[in-house]
Amino acid sequence: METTLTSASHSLSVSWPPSSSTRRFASVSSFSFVKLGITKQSSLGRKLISRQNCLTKVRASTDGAVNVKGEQNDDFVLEDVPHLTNFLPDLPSYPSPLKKSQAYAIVKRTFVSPEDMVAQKIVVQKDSPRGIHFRRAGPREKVYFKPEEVRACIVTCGGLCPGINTVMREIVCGLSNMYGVNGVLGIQGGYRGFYSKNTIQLTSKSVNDIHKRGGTFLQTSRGGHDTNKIVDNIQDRGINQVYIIGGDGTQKGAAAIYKEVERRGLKVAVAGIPKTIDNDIAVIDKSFGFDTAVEEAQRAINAAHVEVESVENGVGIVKLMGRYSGFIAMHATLASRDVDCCLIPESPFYLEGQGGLFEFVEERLKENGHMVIVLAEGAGQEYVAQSWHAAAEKDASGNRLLLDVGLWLTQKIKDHFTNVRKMAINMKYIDPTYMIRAIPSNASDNIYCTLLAQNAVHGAMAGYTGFTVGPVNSRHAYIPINRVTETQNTVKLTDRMWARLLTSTNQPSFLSCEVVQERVNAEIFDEINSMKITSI
Ligand SMILES: Nc1ncnc2c1ncn2[C@@H]1O[C@H](COP(=O)(O)OP(=O)(O)OP(=O)(O)O)[C@@H](O)[C@H]1O
Ligand SMILES: O=P(O)(O)OC[C@H]1O[C@](O)(CO)[C@@H](O)[C@@H]1O
Ligand SMILES: [Mg+2]
Repeated sequence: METTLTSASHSLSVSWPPSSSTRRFASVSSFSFVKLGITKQSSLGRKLISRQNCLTKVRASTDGAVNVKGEQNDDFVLEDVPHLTNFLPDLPSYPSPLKKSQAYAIVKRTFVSPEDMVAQKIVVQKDSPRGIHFRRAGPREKVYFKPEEVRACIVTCGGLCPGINTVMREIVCGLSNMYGVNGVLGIQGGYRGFYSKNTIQLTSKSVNDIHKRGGTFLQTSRGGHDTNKIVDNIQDRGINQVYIIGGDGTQKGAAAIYKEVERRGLKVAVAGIPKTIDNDIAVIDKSFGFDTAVEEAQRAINAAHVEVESVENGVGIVKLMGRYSGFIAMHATLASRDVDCCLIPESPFYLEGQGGLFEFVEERLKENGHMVIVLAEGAGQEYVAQSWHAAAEKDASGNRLLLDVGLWLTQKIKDHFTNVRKMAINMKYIDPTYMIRAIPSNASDNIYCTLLAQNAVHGAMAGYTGFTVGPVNSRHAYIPINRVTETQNTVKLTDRMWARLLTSTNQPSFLSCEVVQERVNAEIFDEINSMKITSI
């Protein structure tokens, strides 16, 4: 029987019942959906849904120890993470040391039930499908590592973000305090550090204070991911738990490491902890350090506001980080109330003519005598490239290098008012880009980092691998790494948040009817696509 395998990014045909190669596909692809025309249930957690012509999920992995018990609803989809026993079926397990933990002695349920799942969609209608679920993060009754056997390492890659050191500290302390694992290896300077640098020993004592510092205690880098060299090194050093802190690029690297580890049949758990100041990692609610960055951005916005309200026709421009997504700019604007206009990569804008930025600036100057613009660094890149005839350049990881849209806009506004409108303006340009990410994390981010780190440790100890940990609708979950790298999180103009910002600043939307229609159509298309996956 011919069926269609569908995922968000690809679709291919397979036959049913699955040949051994189809089964293999199901076990390596951690988020595949299969359209089934028959009823089928196999052993040990590899459950297929029993409904005619339904789209549902082939469970990517058995979890080795636990099985999702009971009948699943027809429209219940679990996107499970791999487990070491998928490719090492004879791996022994041990009772979790947490059973004897004083800290957990009074906890009603120390261990997360194997049946606990976290729903990706929590706003549902009465008859709508239940959609995609992820395995709930947290301690498990059985672990697959003896404490004395664990040889863990931590690596940090990509750009900085407040809280990296807190995550690092809590992995080291969590392994020690919860599981009795002493000493973790620190890989210095990002992925390339695996094969080009010596490791350092991280102990609860040596990392005790590092959460008070910005940056990364281990240093970081872009580029230099060589999967084979990295896994050779993991093997040579006898490392069996790898904690990888980084953004979307880093998580892609982590997925490659996990696949190679599986191919070689190594008992190595690979755990990703998502990190990015841009908040552009898919699936999770928010990335750590984001709130700290938004808070710090307030200082720059305040400074711009103070400056421009103290002069005549003051125009302040504040450039904030956000390569492809405008979350920092959007949230900093919404938080501030001193911002008159926010420009982000997701929302096209134009300068001249009716409804354009120049017209709006003039209006605000006439009304208030001053105005503040917050600009995400990735906004308007195409205009800058055109104006400056700049060639597209990339960093060592292959990310587009941005042109300074802040400088460009400053110049454009100055030129317009001086030469066209013959109006004197007072321009103040503030560029705090690196300042907002080079600081230590605030109190709430510190707590968030602790949860991420402890849950990563619980997951690895329980034998899960190839996962990213993070909150989905406020509950921490283990998410297949590929799921967080297949798309990037961006500000959706079609969601209500951007509309909230527009109504708060009362700025023009700059959107023509055609663009609005195009975005709405794209959104409907995406929704239909996601329904194909989640609905039965
Ligand atoms: N597709 C990929 N496969 C394997 N490794 C990758 C891939 N993309 C990026 N990497 C590696 O991941 C590391 C970090 O990537 P990158 O510089 O893009 O930062 P990031 O993790 O996305 O973080 P951020 O965007 O927050 O700065 C680099 O060492 C890079 O070589
Ligand atoms: O640290 P670098 O290489 O200058 O990169 C800066 C980029 O990193 C980020 O902070 C995270 O990707 C972006 O916001 C910014 O464009
Ligand atoms: Mg990135």
